[in-house]
Amino acid sequence: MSRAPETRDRPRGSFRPKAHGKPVGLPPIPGLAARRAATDLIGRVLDGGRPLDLELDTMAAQGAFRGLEPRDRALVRALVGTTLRRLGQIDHALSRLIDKPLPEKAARARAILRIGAAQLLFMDVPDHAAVSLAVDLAGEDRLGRPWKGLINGVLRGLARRRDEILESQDPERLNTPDWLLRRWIVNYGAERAQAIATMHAAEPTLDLSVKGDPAGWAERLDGTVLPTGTVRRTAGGAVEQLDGFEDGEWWVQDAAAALPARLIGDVAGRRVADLCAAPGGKTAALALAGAKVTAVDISAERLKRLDQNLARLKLAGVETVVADLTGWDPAEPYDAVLLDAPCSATGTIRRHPDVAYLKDEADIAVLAATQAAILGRAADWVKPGGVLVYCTCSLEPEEGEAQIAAFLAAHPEYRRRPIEAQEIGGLAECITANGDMRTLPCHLAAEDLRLGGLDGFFAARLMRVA
Ligand SMILES: C[S@@+](CC[C@H](N)C(=O)[O-])C[C@H]1O[C@@H](n2cnc3c(N)ncnc32)[C@H](O)[C@@H]1O
Repeated sequence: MSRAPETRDRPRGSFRPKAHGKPVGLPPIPGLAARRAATDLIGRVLDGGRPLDLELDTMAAQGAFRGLEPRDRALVRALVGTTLRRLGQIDHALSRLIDKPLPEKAARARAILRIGAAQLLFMDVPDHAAVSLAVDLAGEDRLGRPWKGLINGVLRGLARRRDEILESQDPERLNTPDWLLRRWIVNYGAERAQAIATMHAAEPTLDLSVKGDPAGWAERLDGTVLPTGTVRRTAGGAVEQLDGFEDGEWWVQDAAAALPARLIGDVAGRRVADLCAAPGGKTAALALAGAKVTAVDISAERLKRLDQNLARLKLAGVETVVADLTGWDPAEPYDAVLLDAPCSATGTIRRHPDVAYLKDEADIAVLAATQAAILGRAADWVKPGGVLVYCTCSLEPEEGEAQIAAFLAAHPEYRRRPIEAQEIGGLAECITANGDMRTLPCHLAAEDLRLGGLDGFFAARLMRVA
């Protein structure tokens, strides 16, 4: 079992005297603040049902990370990421050591146990540090204090029985909610479903769309150039500190997410509507290729991020519109429309492991209805002879293949223009029999798990013929 790197350890035998669970007049315990932040985040995501990215932004805005060194912030992300990626295994392991399920009121203790178990099972943290930091954390407040003894006993037991427990586990099955695994088996077969789940356990790569000179940037950033032109590095370090970030030479975008915008073809000087545009990964590609882009999104906040991203990239010629696309209409039709519709995002679980726990099967029908509504309206916004590209970062056919089948049946003025493998870096395995693009997290496999894979995306290219 591979163990991800971790940063710091706690000096032995220090900081005992406490009043009301808090150290008195002593320096903070190294590593404790990172565990506290990670435990807070896990509680907010898994008990509060809040998206991790949103909570990270909120906590940063509230100053929760103030005083944390960059490497401790990276540790927070690693703790939370590992806990979410391996949640099924962690909960299974904990259940082997706890006689009966913890009550509702033990939510804080459960979060502490999960963060502690992630370190013991999957991270390169000395056992004694993982256990004592968890116990210290529990002692900090009235919610955790009653469970200190249990946390200590359970985590010590886990450290002792780690190998036996890990050997008994089926990671792919445990770490994938049943409804998702069942769907992927139906839609992609058991072997592929297993391969998708395997990819979800690995830390995702850092993928960059570069403005130019991919080989040069790959060399400067110690990465590799994928067949699609994306520069890929194994994650690590703060993105803002990497060469070229401040100068706006590249933006972060998964290799699969970089593909739909290019399916429109030559956009130089053409009017293109980028629908559901924020935070602007695809807008940037269109603007870079010389399009006159109208970027529409329902979220003013996210469009602000799009503006900031474009400013950093020094890309101009983009008009932004805050609007709900189920009610908006443009003044005149466009040469091309790209619709990156809101979806379940089950194709991005590798990057956003919280998605597996925040979404459920009922969401898919609701989202599919919104996608159909926006796609149906967008049909009128393309000039005859123009192109409409529809995409989602979902693995669920209701949000991809089935949308296009229904759309083409209802819109005789459109025809599919099949996508060719050479348009997407020669990835023939990602072209469906109908000529759509279907990427899976297990595609683009590399010997080193940490360098392979890409987000699950669906894209179809339609031509307005009348
Ligand atoms: C998948 S994200 C878009 C990512 C973006 N295209 C990119 O490449 O960076 C989906 C976006 O749809 C927006 N959205 C959701 N419902 C919408 C609606 N009814 N009208 C307009 N935008 C909507 C969300 O605010 C979100 O920014």
